[in-house]
Amino acid sequence: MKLQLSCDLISIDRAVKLAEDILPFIDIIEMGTPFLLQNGINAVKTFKERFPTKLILADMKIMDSGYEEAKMAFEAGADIVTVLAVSSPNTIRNAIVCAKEFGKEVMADMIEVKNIIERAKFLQDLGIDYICVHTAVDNQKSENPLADLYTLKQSIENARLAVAGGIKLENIDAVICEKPDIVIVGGGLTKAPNPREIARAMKEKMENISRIGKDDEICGV
Ligand SMILES: O=C([C@H](O)CO)[C@H](O)[C@H](O)COP(=O)(O)O
Repeated sequence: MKLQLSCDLISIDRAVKLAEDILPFIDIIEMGTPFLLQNGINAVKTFKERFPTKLILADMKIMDSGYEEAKMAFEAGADIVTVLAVSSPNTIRNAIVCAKEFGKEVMADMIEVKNIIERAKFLQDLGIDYICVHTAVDNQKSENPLADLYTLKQSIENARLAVAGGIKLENIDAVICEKPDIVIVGGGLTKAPNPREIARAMKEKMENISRIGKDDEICGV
């Protein structure tokens, strides 16, 4: 189970310092959508050069021009690019074609997808690498991604599963008990007063669950 730091509403300097601070506990560094809008695609290059051993994800949330936009991210050094799962099949297919040419990967963001089982099957048939269940920032006061995570955990066969949306140390137990492949944390780390301790505790929990299994007391089974 991988821990992904998502850098969204944070300056480049703070994001670099934060990533350095919590580096042993994270596996993937995400350049979030607002971060890319603020800093441009070259931010990906900056992070890949500074953290060559980590996977870099560019949260482009591609919705059109699948090939061209994915290419921008891969040329800048991204290992994974995101496409919106609600996009047209051609857009998703073109992003995947581009990723294959670069030897890189595509994550589909399920934000606002209504029939997640049907869409997930379709995405897997297209050859998607990751499917991410995601509660939008704007909906996090009343929603969370747990039910979708549970549903897709039972049905996904040919893609890895990621989860995002308001995950913090206080609510991470229920998330990791479903054993997703990637847990994405933004504000839970970027806004924490003690991110190193939080990241360490998150990673410890994730490693315990991976080792012990769901019948651990954390999962209340
Ligand atoms: O993808 C994200 C969101 O759409 C803003 O771009 C965030 O990176 C993702 O939701 C994780 O952030 P938190 O919800 O703050 O954990």
